[in-house]
Amino acid sequence: MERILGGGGGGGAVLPLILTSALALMFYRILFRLRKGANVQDAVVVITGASSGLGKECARVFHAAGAKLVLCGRNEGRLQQVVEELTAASGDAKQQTHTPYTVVFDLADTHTVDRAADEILQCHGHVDVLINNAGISYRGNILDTHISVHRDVMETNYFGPIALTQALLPSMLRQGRGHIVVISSVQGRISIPYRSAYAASKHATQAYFDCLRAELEEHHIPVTVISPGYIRTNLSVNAVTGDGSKYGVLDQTTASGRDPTDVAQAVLTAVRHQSKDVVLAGLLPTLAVYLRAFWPALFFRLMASRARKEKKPKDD
Ligand SMILES: NC(=O)C1=CN([C@@H]2O[C@H](COP(=O)(O)OP(=O)(O)OC[C@H]3O[C@@H](n4cnc5c(N)ncnc54)[C@H](OP(=O)(O)O)[C@@H]3O)[C@@H](O)[C@H]2O)C=CC1
Ligand SMILES: CCCCCCCCCCCCCCCC(=O)OCC(=O)COP(=O)(O)O
Repeated sequence: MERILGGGGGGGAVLPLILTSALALMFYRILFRLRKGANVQDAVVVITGASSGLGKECARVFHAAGAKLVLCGRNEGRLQQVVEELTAASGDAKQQTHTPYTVVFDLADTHTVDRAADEILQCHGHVDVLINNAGISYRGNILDTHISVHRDVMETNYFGPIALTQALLPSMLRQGRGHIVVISSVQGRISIPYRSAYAASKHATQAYFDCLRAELEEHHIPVTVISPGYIRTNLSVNAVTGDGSKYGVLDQTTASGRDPTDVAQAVLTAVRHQSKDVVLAGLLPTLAVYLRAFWPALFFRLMASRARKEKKPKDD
């Protein structure tokens, strides 16, 4: 009996060893989280998609922490409104704050990205942290989705961010410091039905920035990939459908998502700690990531059942 359960005379020591290791790991992780981390006071932080949602909240949080911001988006009016809101809130900040710069460009038009990178560098002469946050989602059935929609989503979520990253990297290498951050999604780890274009763009993002992390380690430039679950923003409203039209609906999953301010705080913590890879999601999506890795057959079965149950607009 003892042989079967414990696999030999030393079997009785295995459980206490596992428990002690688990406790030690938990203790280490708590200590790791409690570390204060690097200061972002006066650091030059570039945020794409800063006009709304998570990007706007990151702008608030990093501004209050004393960062010198360069806010990017496609619409100058919306970006200026963010600058005004931040300037008005400056009096409440505990740190010395700085008036943000704005740079307007469309990430989906990769030809303009080099010019935008030059403009970004002119603001303060260098960049300390690049936060690739801008993105667009998608709702649709693959059979009814134009290939041009897949391309457009890839341009905004993948080619634009990697073009901007590659345009800013040489200056980071010259100054011998920098930090690249990308907001991916849980859907960079798992693919759920009716999100093909979005999930594919986020999987590509995860892969590219994982390669970049390895290649930049010798240059001491950290790369942080953040994979959130649902956040309460306009992401679903701004999503595109299979024919390229706007979806325009605030989904229940988005409306009941995490507060974007909390997620922005977690982004600041990840930047301070130079975390490599952070999943910011609830229990179910986190379990789904593990299920996909360790029991893919069951995960695929669950996704097929989900696809049958949840036929997406505009199929309805
Ligand atoms: N909300 C959620 O549930 C989740 C969101 N995420 C990710 O968070 C990031 C931020 O999205 P979120 O705040 O939720 O959504 P929003 O739609 O609120 O914000 C998207 C931002 O991206 C900008 N943007 C969109 N397309 C382009 C483009 N072609 N060029 C430049 N900027 C562009 C928009 O700026 P403008 O239109 O003014 O140009 C806007 O500021 C995205 O990468 C998203 O995938 C990840 C997981 C969950
Ligand atoms: C051992 C038990 C495991 C149980 C696993 C059950 C599997 C349940 C599936 C859960 C799927 C979660 C999907 C989460 C998706 C998500 O959070 O996406 C974040 C986004 O990027 C949102 O974008 P969207 O445009 O889709 O709103």
